[in-house]
Amino acid sequence: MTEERLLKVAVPNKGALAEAAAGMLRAAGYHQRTDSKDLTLIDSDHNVEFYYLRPRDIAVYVGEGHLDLGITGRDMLLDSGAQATELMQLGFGSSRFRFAGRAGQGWTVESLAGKRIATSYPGLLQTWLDERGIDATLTKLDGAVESAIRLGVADAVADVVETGTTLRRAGLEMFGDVIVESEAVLIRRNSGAEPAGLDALRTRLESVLVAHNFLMMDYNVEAANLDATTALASGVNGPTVSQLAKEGWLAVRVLVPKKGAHQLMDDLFELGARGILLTELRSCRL
Ligand SMILES: Nc1ncnc2c1ncn2[C@@H]1O[C@H](COP(=O)(O)OP(=O)(O)OP(=O)(O)O)[C@@H](O)[C@H]1O
Ligand SMILES: O=P(O)(O)OC[C@H]1O[C@H](OP(=O)(O)OP(=O)(O)O)[C@H](O)[C@@H]1O
Ligand SMILES: [Mg+2]
Repeated sequence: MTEERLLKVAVPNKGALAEAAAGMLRAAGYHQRTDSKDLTLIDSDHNVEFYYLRPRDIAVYVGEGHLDLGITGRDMLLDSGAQATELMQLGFGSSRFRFAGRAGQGWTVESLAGKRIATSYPGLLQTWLDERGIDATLTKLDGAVESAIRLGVADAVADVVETGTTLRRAGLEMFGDVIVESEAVLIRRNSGAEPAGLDALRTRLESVLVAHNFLMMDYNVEAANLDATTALASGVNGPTVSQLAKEGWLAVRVLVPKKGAHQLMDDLFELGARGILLTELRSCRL
């Protein structure tokens, strides 16, 4: 019997993406490490080997073909210049890569010409500046970039912003358009055959996203009001409608988007629906 090849998948080992990435894989039914010092884990039930690596390095391993797939941030993929491409957005780790300078100084992108910009993403930033013909000096820092201006090594910074708290605490304000809208993405190498097992993994991850974004809704309604209520929410393949013991009443089950679900409950109640219940989904295949 020939041994089946393992699909090699890189997962962030620490930082902003690590917990959510492992959580998503777990929710998709894959085994994940339980000890944060483990560097790899073989899920023999699914023929997948997970490698726990720095998110910044993941695009490099995947781009060079040493690993089949990886989870990293779009900003890190772009910064690496690796020969890797996005397969799907994973719905977590969203951030914006932006310029910031001392508050109240009226910074503009044009005024960056001839200035020093500190960043942990020099590859991404240099490409962006080159495309716009802006000549600035980049200072590469590993992290805590927001301190670079106060400490005198830069005039402006380009860094990851989520809530903006870190920037504000450093007395900085954002300027210019968003350089990159980032989030966690699944990546593979640009060239070469599609790795065996990719489709199964992608389907499972998509199922986790659907389960996260939808809710199961149940309610009871008089038969006369059924068309009006199901016109508001008709589910994926049409509503499941069954008879209630109470004469003239029906039970309805539909999948509904999480967003707007409470407004929908109010609207259905107005139309005569009663006993409206929302239930979380654990997983699904649509
Ligand atoms: N506060 C945050 N909120 C959301 N996403 C973030 C945040 N900080 C970083 N990210 C995103 O997570 C990804 C990995 O960044 P992370 O900060 O984990 O790596 P790092 O800066 O190399 O490591 P560390 O900060 O642990 O030294 C990037 O895509 C980045 O945009
Ligand atoms: O807008 P906020 O919600 O404040 O989040 C943004 C901060 O989070 C990240 O820092 P991290 O903890 O990864 O440290 P680092 O700068 O050393 O990478 C990022 O580099 C920003 O500094
Ligand atoms: Mg960081």
